Amino acid sequence: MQIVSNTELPFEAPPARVPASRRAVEVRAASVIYPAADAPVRALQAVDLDIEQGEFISLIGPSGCGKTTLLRVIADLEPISSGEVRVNGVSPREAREARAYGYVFQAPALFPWRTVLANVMLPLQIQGQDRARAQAVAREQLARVGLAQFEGKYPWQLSGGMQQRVSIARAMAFEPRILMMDEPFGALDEITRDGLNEQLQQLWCRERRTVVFVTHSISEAVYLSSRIVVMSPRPGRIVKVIRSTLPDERHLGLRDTPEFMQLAHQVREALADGHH
Ligand SMILES: Nc1ncnc2c1ncn2[C@@H]1O[C@H](COP(=O)(O)OP(=O)(O)OP(=O)(O)O)[C@@H](O)[C@H]1O
Repeated sequence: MQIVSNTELPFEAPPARVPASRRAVEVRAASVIYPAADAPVRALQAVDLDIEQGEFISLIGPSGCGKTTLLRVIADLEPISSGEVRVNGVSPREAREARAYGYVFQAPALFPWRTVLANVMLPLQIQGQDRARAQAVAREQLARVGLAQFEGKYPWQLSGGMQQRVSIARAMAFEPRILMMDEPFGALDEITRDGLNEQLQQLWCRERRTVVFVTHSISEAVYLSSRIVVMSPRPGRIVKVIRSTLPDERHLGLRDTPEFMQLAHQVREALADGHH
């Protein structure tokens, strides 16, 4: 993602203290039990989590611990079995209907028969925006992820990293205050992933949207996050929340600093504790 400055977007630092109702996300004693033919699967157990506006939160934990489930619960893609979830002070459904968030899936999930531009336009058109307006917004979003030159291409003509940037542009089309990302760079090679991490970090720094990001990578979590939420193996519980001590503006070289390594060590220890 080449970062293009956008003067129309106000640079909003998160307020020091946000009233409870203005929290981006509030999760209270949330449990999710999936029905299954043999024994029900308890995916989340009594999870409590508050996310303030403008935070970058990573959810990290072993495979199957419920990271995706927690993200889906916040996004109204999965019902909770018990507990309560609020997004921007309203129910997840109301937040979804108000287009409060954009969602980026593990795989880009683009329509192969639509051009890049038409893929980004689609949710806007479904919402009823007229073609010219949808096209203008889609073009702007593509420019922000550095893909202005590729709007006429089809997804299969792009690399995996470029396809994921199209997905990010599509998720941003409604200018959501919250961006939810489910391991968006997990399938990419390390160099591409580093580049996208750096650009996502810059995007967050510039626009201060709230981001909830699922990852398996300790280094990715530490590099990107303002807080790292470490989860235990199933049933998913929160083992520890680690607040970053790194500056908001980060470059990849930070990963070689003692401060970064110390944070990575804390995350690794918390993951290990979760197994006990
Ligand atoms: N629809 C479903 N029905 C039954 N079980 C499910 C369903 N979706 C998820 N699960 C189970 O719930 C648990 C949590 O799954 P989830 O996908 O949230 O974990 P995760 O931490 O995101 O895993 P990964 O890191 O491998 O993507 C897993 O054991 C999974 O098999």
